[in-house]
Formats: sequence, C-alpha cells, structure tokens
Amino acid sequence: MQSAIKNVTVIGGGLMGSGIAQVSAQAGQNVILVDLSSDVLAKSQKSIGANLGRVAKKVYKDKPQEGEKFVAESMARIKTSTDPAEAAKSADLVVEAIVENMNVKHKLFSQLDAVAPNHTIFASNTSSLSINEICSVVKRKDRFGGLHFFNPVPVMRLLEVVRGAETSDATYKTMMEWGKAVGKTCITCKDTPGFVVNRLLVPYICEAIRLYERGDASARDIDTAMKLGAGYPMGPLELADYVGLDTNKFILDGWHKKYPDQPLFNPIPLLDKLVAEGKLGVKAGEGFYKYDKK
Ligand SMILES: CCCCCCCCCCCCCC(=O)CC(=O)SCCNC(=O)CCNC(=O)[C@H](O)C(C)(C)COP(=O)(O)OP(=O)(O)OC[C@H]1O[C@@H](n2cnc3c(N)ncnc32)[C@H](O)[C@@H]1OP(=O)(O)O
Ligand SMILES: NC(=O)C1=CN([C@@H]2O[C@H](COP(=O)(O)OP(=O)(O)OC[C@H]3O[C@@H](n4cnc5c(N)ncnc54)[C@H](O)[C@@H]3O)[C@@H](O)[C@H]2O)C=CC1
Repeated sequence: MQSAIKNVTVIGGGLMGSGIAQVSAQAGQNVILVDLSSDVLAKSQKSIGANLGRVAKKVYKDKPQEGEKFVAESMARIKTSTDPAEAAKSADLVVEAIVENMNVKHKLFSQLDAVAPNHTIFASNTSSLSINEICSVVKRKDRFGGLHFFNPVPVMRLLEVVRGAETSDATYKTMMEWGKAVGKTCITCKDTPGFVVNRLLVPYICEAIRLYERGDASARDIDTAMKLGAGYPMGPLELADYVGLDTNKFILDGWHKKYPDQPLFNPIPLLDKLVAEGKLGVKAGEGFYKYDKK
C-alpha cells in the first residue's frame, strides 16, 4: 500500500514512540524520533535495534545477510532529535506519543502548529484523552486525528484511526493509507472515551480486579480462566501489570471524574493501594504478580 506520507516525526521516544518509529522505518519511511531526553533516545535506539533483529530473524530466517541489511537500512532511516519544533519542519505526518497529560500535549501542539508546514498532518496516540480536546489549540483542526497503536507496537496488528469532529475526509484517507503502509489493520472510530479497544478493556480489567479484591478467585485462576476459557493471550491481571497499574489508575480516575455516574469507572480501593505502595506492575518488579526487575 502506497502512502502520501514519506517523512514522519514521532514525538515521545518512550515505549510507544519507539515502536511507532520502528514500524515506520521498517516500512521505508524517513523518521525523526524526538524526546526531551537524549538518554531516552539512546535507550530507544537500542531497543529498536533489538526488536528489528527479532523481526529479521523471523522474516529472513534462511537469509541472515538480508536480515542484517534490513536492520541496518531500517536503523539508518531513523534520526533522533531533542527539538520537537525543528523536527516538525520536515514532517508530512507528526505522531505524538508523549505523556498522557492534556496540558503537556496542548503546549506541544501549539508550538508545532506555528512551525510545521501547512500540509503536515498531526496525530495523537493518546489512550484515553479526547482528540477534539487535544486539537482545540491548533488552527489545522481539519488536519488532525487520532492514530492509536497498541503495545507492543511491532507485534500488535491493530491501528485505531480516530476521526475528530473536524478531521477532513482527505486527512482521514491519508491516515488510513499510512496505517496500512506501516503494516497495520486499521479500524475507524469516533472520538469517544477509550475509542473501541480501551472502552471495552477498561471495564473488563476493572471487573477482574474487583473479582480478585472480593476474594472470588485467585489472580492466577482469573488469568488462567480468561486465557483458556476465552482465548486471550494474557489474562486481565497480567495485562494490567503489563500496561502499568499507574496508567490503569490514571485512565480510570480521569474517566471517573468526567463520567461520575458511570459505575464501571468507580475507583477500585485495591488498585489505589497497589499504586500507593509503588507496585506498578512489570516495570516496578511487582503488581498483581512479582517480576524480575529489568
Ligand atoms: C485497571 C483498571 C482499569 C484500567 C484498565 C485499562 C487497561 C486498558 C488501558 C490501557 C492503557 C494503555 C494501553 C492502550 O492504550 C492500548 C494497549 O496497548 S492495551 C494492550 C494491548 N496489548 C495486549 O493486549 C498484549 C497481549 N499480549 C500479547 O499479545 C502477547 O502476550 C505478547 C505479544 C505481548 C507477548 O507474547 P508472548 O508469546 O507471551 O511472549 P514472546 O516474548 O514469546 O513474544 C511473542 C512473539 O512476539 C515477538 N515480540 C514480542 N515483543 C516484540 C517487540 N517489541 N518487537 C518485535 N517482536 C516482538 C517475539 O519475538 C515473539 O515472536 P516469535 O516469532 O513468536 O518468537
Ligand atoms: N503504554 C501503553 O501501553 C500505551 C500508551 N499509549 C499512549 O501513548 C502515549 C505515550 O505512552 P508511553 O509510550 O507508554 O509513555 P512513556 O512514558 O514510555 O514515553 C513518553 C515519552 O515522552 C517524553 N516526553 C514527555 N514530554 C515530551 C515533550 N514535550 N516533547 C518530547 N518528548 C516528551 C518523555 O520523556 C517519555 O520518554 C500516551 O499518550 C499513552 O496514553 C497508547 C497506547 C498504548
């Protein structure tokens, strides 16, 4: 699938941004990966190299030299920068994957809107914030939308393409084509809380935590039940640990504040307690389960 987008600037070099940069470079696009921290960028480049190696091993299993070429060429397409405004100047598409905080996203997009070329499309990878609210600070509302990837980006095949109230047909079409070009199956959704996947995942994970909190079943049995009984690759508590319990709590608290009458979004005392104790899941070495610290 051809895409009109050749130059992509990915802002935020953390977990999601590095994955988005990887799949874009793999698809032959020129990428600038931006973070405020050069240490983060160095770490991202290392993990992208390792993950490209995993892809090469699979795709070029009988042709190791071609695999090495694929990794080297993909890596060469990724430049890094600590200056978002400078990096946006050459972009056809900017994908934002910075912290999940409306004020910080507003500050970034206002800055970018002033310097990016007229044709540049802006997209946010937000998990839980409103696309219409994020784009309220830019003039180019017709060239703004949501591109919601899933973790781990190189493995998960879905991309949710979110149309804001003012996203133009041309922008929507370009985002869909770009999603296909980077190897994803795209679905379209409106700008509603959690889009499709998280709107279903949040209540599912919350109910699993409440089930465990009540002592109805052990964590292991809840996860085994959903893996073997429903065919999910991870159980809900494993997934909550994988995503990060602080992220889970942040999303839940935000939605509870916005939709106080929705009981599915009510706070969960056990989740609050684990987060207060620093038991944030895989990244902290403990959440619902214990992990070897990386
Ligand atoms: C708690 C209260 C309420 C709030 C709840 C809120 C929850 C939802 C909100 C979350 C907020 C943010 C999240 C979001 O917006 C959207 C998401 O991303 S939700 C998460 C979606 N992801 C999943 O559901 C993951 C499900 N798990 C899996 O698919 C697999 O378990 C996984 C692929 C992660 C690992 O597979 P596994 O077999 O267990 O391990 P392997 O290590 O063997 O990997 C399998 C296969 O994949 C390759 N691989 C793995 N990682 C990478 C990588 N980064 N890059 C490249 N390749 C990778 C690996 O090499 C293996 O390949 P083989 O060929 O099979 O060897
Ligand atoms: N973690 C997940 O499973 C998923 C997260 N998301 C969304 O993607 C976004 C990023 O999430 P993660 O990658 O998990 O976060 P992360 O914390 O791993 O990475 C965020 C990065 O953004 C950088 N940053 C912060 N402000 C910046 C700025 N103004 N300019 C440039 N860089 C800046 C930080 O230094 C950090 O490295 C969030 O909006 C999140 O909701 C979407 C899908 C899945």
